[in-house]
Amino acid sequence: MTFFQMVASAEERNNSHLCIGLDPKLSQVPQHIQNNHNALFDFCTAIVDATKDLASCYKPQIAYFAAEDACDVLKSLIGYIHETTEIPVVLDAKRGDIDSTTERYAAEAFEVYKADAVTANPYLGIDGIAPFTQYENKGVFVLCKTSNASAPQLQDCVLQNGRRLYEHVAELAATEWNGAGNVGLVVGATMPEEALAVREIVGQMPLLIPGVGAQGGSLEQIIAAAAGGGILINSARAINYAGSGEDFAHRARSAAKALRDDINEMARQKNKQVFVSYT
Ligand SMILES: O=C(O)c1cc(=O)[nH]c(=O)n1[C@@H]1O[C@H](COP(=O)(O)O)[C@@H](O)[C@H]1O
Repeated sequence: MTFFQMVASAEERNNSHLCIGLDPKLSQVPQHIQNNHNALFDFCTAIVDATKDLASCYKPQIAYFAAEDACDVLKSLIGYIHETTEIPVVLDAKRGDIDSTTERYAAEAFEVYKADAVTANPYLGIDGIAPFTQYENKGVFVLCKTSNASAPQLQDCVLQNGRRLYEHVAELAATEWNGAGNVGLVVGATMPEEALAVREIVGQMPLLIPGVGAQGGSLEQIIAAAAGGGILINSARAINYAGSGEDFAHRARSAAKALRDDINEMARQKNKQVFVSYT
């Protein structure tokens, strides 16, 4: 099964376009598990156990594990998700380099961590993308219009062809870079106008959309803009830290369920395609 087939099947099974971010910070996990031998693993797997009927994918961000010297935990966590669910894992690593080094990054993501998809940085051009897309069953989400306040500094620059840089990235990702049909784009929920522009360029291509919840992006606005093709709405902190007591996993579940249901209700109102399609 390809990554996008796995997502489509999880979307259908769980009636969900929700991507649950797993961004654990030891100092923020509930007190009662902070001293556990494997606290980050226990925290993340409890959230996975509590939400596996609600998610269409999980997205651990590698920095949260690397910063705690816990890359082995990330590897075990991805293994656990594969063993206990049929939900695909997007490794948020935002890698990209010259081709020979990107080839190593691709091996890291897909062979060491065994992720089903990655996020990738387009700044180096196709050399930073092709080593990922060559794994045809894996997915590659190319950063296009990010959710952060300073995103326009580079991404809105107007090019000689009259397009903004992020529009040019969208165009390349939908054409030259997508020979295997395994590319999607990252578009921030805080950027609905730009999401609309991207959707017009890329047709039904899947969009990974972080920025609701802790970053305050409007769910209604981003769904209005991004519907018309696959959408995977990501939330991490608002789900991970919905509770801080013994019932944290139950609270995470409630937050995930509320967001999943809101996404579905807003998508229903827009009456446009929101499922990830695949060839
Ligand atoms: O590639 C990403 O996932 C990403 C792109 C982007 O534009 N903005 C963004 O917030 N992210 C990631 O999405 C997650 C958002 O987390 P919360 O703001 O806690 O929901 C973090 O792991 C970010 O690193």
